Amino acid sequence: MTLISIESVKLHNLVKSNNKCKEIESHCLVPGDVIVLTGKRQFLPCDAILLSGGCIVNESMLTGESIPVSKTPLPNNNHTMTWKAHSGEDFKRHILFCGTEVIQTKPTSHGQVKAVVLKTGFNTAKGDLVRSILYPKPMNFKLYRDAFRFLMILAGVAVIGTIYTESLTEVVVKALIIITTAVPPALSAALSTGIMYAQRRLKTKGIFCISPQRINVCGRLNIICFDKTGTLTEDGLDLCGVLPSQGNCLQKLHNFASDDTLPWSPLLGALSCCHSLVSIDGKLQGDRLDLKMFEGTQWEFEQSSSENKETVSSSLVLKPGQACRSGPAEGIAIIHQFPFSSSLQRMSVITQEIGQDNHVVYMKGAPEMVIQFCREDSVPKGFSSELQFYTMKGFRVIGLAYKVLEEVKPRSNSSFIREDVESDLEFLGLLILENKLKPETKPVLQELSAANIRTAMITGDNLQTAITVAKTSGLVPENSSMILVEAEEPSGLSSAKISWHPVESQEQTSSNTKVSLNINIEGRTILEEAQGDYYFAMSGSTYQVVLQHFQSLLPKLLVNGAVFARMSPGQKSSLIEEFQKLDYYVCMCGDGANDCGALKVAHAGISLSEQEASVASPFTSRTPNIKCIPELINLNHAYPKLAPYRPPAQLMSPPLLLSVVIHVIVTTAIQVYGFVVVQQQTWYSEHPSRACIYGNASTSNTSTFFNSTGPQTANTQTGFDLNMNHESYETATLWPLTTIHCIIVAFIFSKGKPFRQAIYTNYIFTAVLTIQLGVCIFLLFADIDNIYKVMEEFIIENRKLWLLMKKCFNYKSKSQYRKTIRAVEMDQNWPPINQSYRTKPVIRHSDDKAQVYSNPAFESNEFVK
Ligand SMILES: Nc1ncnc2c1ncn2[C@@H]1O[C@H](COP(=O)(O)OP(=O)(O)OP(=O)(O)O)[C@@H](O)[C@H]1O
Repeated sequence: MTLISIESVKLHNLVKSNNKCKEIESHCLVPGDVIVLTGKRQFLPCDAILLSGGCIVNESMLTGESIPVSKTPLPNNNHTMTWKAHSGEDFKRHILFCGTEVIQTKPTSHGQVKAVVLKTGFNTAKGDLVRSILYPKPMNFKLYRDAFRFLMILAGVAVIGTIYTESLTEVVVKALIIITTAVPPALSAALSTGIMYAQRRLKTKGIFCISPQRINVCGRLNIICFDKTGTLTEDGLDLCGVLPSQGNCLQKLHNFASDDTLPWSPLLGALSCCHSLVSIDGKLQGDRLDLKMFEGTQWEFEQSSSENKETVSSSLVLKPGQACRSGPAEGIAIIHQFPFSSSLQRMSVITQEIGQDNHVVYMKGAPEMVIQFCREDSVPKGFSSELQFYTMKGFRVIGLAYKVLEEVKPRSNSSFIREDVESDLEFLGLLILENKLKPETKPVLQELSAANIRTAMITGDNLQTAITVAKTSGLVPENSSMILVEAEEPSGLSSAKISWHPVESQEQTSSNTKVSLNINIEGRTILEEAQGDYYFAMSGSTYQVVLQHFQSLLPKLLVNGAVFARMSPGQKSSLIEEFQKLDYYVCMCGDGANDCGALKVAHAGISLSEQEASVASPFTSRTPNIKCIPELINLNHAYPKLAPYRPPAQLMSPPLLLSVVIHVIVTTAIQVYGFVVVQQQTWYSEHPSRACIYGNASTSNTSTFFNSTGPQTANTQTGFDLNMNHESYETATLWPLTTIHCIIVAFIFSKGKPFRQAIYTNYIFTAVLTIQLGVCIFLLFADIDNIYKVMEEFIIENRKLWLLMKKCFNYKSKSQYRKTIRAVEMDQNWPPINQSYRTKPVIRHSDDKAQVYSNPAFESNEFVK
């Protein structure tokens, strides 16, 4: 069965020759087919590139984020570049992925929403998810490697054991016995059962796992990387206000809550129109930042069907609300979007005032990014200091800009070129949002720190905001010093440069007070390491330069790196890999689409999502905070507190070997003692059968074994016939010793503190072991003649027991013949003696050849030769 056929969705396949639609089954789709997406909600059966119209898609299966995502058509440009190269990092905004749900389509007035099939089956995004479940990435976990080596050693020992055998048959038989004894056959089953139980326990805590082999690694995690927004801080943002830019200066903060509504201006236009919100079932949905920003303006929205041929026919129209002082009465339509992408750190929209011809572009994004697209003269003088002021307080700051598009030639929307549109903008101001810490963040970070587990923040947000959040959350201890690492690409004749600045003195630092070192590409200058408790903070651009030009410094920076800001999704996953190269066991905890790569490459990626499972990460937590992290680390152990060190990851690790060695010494000592002492007994004989008195009691093996274990039984007056195969006092002594020893070992090797609760708290297990020990000792010393007989007949050969149970529980076999027998027994009139029965009269056809033969398996429309 193909993947596609699982989704029994029917789609319209566009027949290119005459532009007519034909309905075909999903599994018939092949790359290159053009499909038409109707307005109904549907799950996509293939990956497809959007050619015309727009789509709103729920991509939570891919990203774990259930925010609707807008998809825009691929621009229809006449150039020779491939579509992927041309769309750059942001190519995904044109792709509709298999398994994601199309919530809404936006046809253009030119025609339907069309997409061309790109990939089908296992090559699609959904196929990728299935493949990652069926064929998970092999985990290079030392435990498995060591376990395999251990089994190989045991097998080697077993093979050596066969040397002592004589005939070929004996070699084969004994080899099998030795191998099955030496190589524990239940080992793999025990490991799988353990993982299964852990997975089930995680599920009860709201953590879902699609990659169970990673569960074992969780106990070893020693660095946890967190995304900031939505993970450490609240998902929802509080709107503080906006700093309008006027006359090349930033004005005082306009507070949405306490001040009047803003008068109509391009700034208000940007706040009300520059977003990717969509109306689903009459409700606005989308990015939380966008929602808060729009709500602050007190504007309203409506879904319109524009007459304008150039616009998407069902675009969002935004109008000033009743509380607003002024604004375009007819409203503004968003006619084109360049949706937000984390790698670009910005988004833009092209709007048109209803009834007017002019088009306006609005842009919003990371302030540092937005000013790169603004005219230099429009960027206010106090920009950097104001930005620093708010980011140092931990606020989330967004830059806004706009321009009026002078000439918009009549052309299709999809042909707006981003580079043309996003240039020479005018800076409008800064939007300030408060992003509070989640209440669970601080205690969990404290718990991790007490357990000596390192933590780091990898965020797409501003560096200064990230540092402030790191300090307030306790990710970086209050009394420690923070060092900002800055690096510059080589330019012209100057080589790449890296410098270190203490963060505290940022505001007052002048260039001569900075602890700055130039390091050339060959890395001749050496970093003077700061002393004491210090942490590094760096931005994505610095990380990139270090990766390319200062590879030798990277490990040193990473071992003390705590804050990584303005990181693109690609840089996030690269950083995780760099940590892994340093032999860290890395956990990544994130919540958004920008964390997907990092979540996948980490040893344990945990996505905070409402979804049960997404392709985004091996673990998904329904609890929307970082409390799931200690639970994941502690999952097998259930000990209330995290231990301050990690359990060994290798079987050959000294602490594990030490306990095995001590165990071997104790076992050897006890067994040697038993072996020697039994030979010194007065009743000892090399051939016990001769030493035993022949009697008239049972001759069972069981009785032989139990009665030959001690002097009292050897001399017993009851006397059992011991002329059997098991005539060895040594075996009879060592066997019960070994049995009792096994039970004790099961108790001792079930390690409790500090990784698990003490084993005695597992009451069922303790009770089972105690009963086993009790039964063993009882059987060893009990001198009850009939017990062995009872054991053999009633327990080992348990037919009588089974019959008794059947009688007690009134169990009746469900076999048909048993049912018939029971029915017959109940039937008083059976057998019907002196009675006779006749069959029903048979209607015979005169011509036997014309008789119709009816085959129930044959359908009349089938052709039979
Ligand atoms: N909807 C949006 N529209 C425009 N710009 C945005 C939007 N959301 C975020 N930004 C800007 O882009 C930057 C990068 O965003 P990104 O989603 O990668 O990371 P983040 O949400 O800031 O942090 P984190 O990685 O911790 O989730 C943000 O810091 C912000 O300045």
